[in-house]
Amino acid sequence: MIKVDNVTVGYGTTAFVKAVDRVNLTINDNEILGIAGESGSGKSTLMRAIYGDFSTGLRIASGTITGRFARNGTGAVTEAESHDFGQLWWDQISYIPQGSMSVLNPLMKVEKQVVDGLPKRERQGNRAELRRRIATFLEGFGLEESVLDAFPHQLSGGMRQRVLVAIAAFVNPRLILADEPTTALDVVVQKKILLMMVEIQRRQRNSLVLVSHDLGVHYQITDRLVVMYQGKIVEAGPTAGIFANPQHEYTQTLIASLPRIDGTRAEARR
Ligand SMILES: Nc1ncnc2c1ncn2[C@@H]1O[C@H](COP(=O)(O)OP(=O)(O)OP(=O)(O)O)[C@@H](O)[C@H]1O
Repeated sequence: MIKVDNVTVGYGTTAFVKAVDRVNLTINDNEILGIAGESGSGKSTLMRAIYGDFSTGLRIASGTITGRFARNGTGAVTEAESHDFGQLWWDQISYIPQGSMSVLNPLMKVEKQVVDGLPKRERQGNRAELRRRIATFLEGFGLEESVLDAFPHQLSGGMRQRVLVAIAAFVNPRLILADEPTTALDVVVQKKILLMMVEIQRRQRNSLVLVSHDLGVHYQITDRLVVMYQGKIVEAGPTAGIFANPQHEYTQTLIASLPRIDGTRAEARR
């Protein structure tokens, strides 16, 4: 559904700094795709390019990113190129950025932030009914309705992150991009968030792309994995296959450096 075709991405116009180098990638419908790699390898840049967010000075120097989004149940299909993806944000494509505290407005209650982020058609109806629907959705993931009345600082980091995940999924987008959604959270909270994302993906049968430098996270929930190194994809394939038999030296080092592989993959994944 998303095709990244020989794409080079970087920053700046006069002095172009290359961050992603001739990458080819397909994101299939109904899968969890992981993007791994060390800091600075280009993971976030690739995600922003796929999201179509050019606000940071990001520029696609060559290649194309195209998407085909089929709305569940209706049969409606939207085809677009990444420069036009902005029109599809929240509706078809949603993005969970790094750092929940910096994303949520500290001066605004959660409910208003959720509502403001929704597509216009969702905001047009009865407000109380919309709140009820949002509350029901949150409750489906163990979050109480009262979080809607809280300011972000009144929630724990894990709660805020779960709220962000729920907001991203509320309108049933076809593609959810999550950039380091569990970094800086303890392992128990991390696990809850990963399970929540798997649950959402199972229910909505959409595509989830998860960026993490933590291979343990990929092992637990991704179907397929790409490993980036210095702006290039150096390894790609089914996650279980890569862990069983990593081909690239960098991937071998990463896997060997894991303290131990958490044995919860089967439980977390289908
Ligand atoms: N807004 C920006 N302007 C200029 N250069 C940038 C910008 N954002 C990232 N870069 C550069 O692009 C390269 C790739 O960075 P990117 O953030 O995509 O890597 P990453 O793998 O996501 O790293 P991390 O895990 O640390 O977020 C780095 O050399 C970085 O310095």
